[in-house]
Amino acid sequence: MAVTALLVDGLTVRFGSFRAIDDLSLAIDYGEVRAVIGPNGAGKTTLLDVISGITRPKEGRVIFDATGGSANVTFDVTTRSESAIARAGIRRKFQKPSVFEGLSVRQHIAIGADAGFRRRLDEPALEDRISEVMETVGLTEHADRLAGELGHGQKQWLEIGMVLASDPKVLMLDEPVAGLTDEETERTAALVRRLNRPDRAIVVVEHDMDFVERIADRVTVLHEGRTLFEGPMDKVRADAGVIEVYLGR
Ligand SMILES: Nc1ncnc2c1ncn2[C@@H]1O[C@H](COP(=O)(O)OP(=O)(O)OP(=O)(O)O)[C@@H](O)[C@H]1O
Repeated sequence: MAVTALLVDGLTVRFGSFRAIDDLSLAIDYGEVRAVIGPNGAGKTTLLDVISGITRPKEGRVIFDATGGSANVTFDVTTRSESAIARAGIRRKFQKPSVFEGLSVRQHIAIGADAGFRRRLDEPALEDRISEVMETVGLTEHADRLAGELGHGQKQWLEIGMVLASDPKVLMLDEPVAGLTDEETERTAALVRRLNRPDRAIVVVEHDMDFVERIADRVTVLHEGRTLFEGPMDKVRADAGVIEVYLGR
């Protein structure tokens, strides 16, 4: 049986009288890559903002199983601070790359590892961790280059590496292939699949449907703050409602 990592339960977020999220419920399991798609303004980023503690809902809960399924310890992230949520292992890569231009690739990954771990790693373990992450995101040969010299795709992978260095249980990626070339998009898809593990849930917000098809085990289609459809990508593509509000446009 799949273990639920995040249980979104009756969530409503209001901005004034407008409901950006409207009584939304969904469950994301450990071991899956879940894509969240939908038209502009559907509430995708707002959902990630609630899960990361940036936005407080008007109603509802987001229950996080912090143990990766190994024991039954849960809490409601909507009652915790942004930093407590991050420390518990829910991590996010924001849409816009925001690297430190004057620091090297290795220094970035070290910051991610240092900021991430609940217990500090000793020096050899930290070095191993940094090397492993650079290898995973394909930046080993650029270890000593400054981030400011990297291409757009490499900056995206560097940021994914920073998040990965903290060994997240829930990894959220907001539009990871926006502005990337086809080849970079292809590499990012392979990377996301490599990051998938039984004790990790990956949540990706993205508009590139071919990319979504390559990475997602399941897709949640949001529309006006509610779930319009949920299922594998071939079913999403064939759904008349989804075609009408999103894919057909
Ligand atoms: N801080 C805010 N104040 C007022 N309205 C907001 C705020 N944040 C988001 N909204 C509104 O809530 C709705 C949902 O926005 P959200 O950014 O979650 O959509 P999205 O699905 O991520 O869209 P996109 O694909 O364009 O990124 C939009 O209509 C947006 O204008």
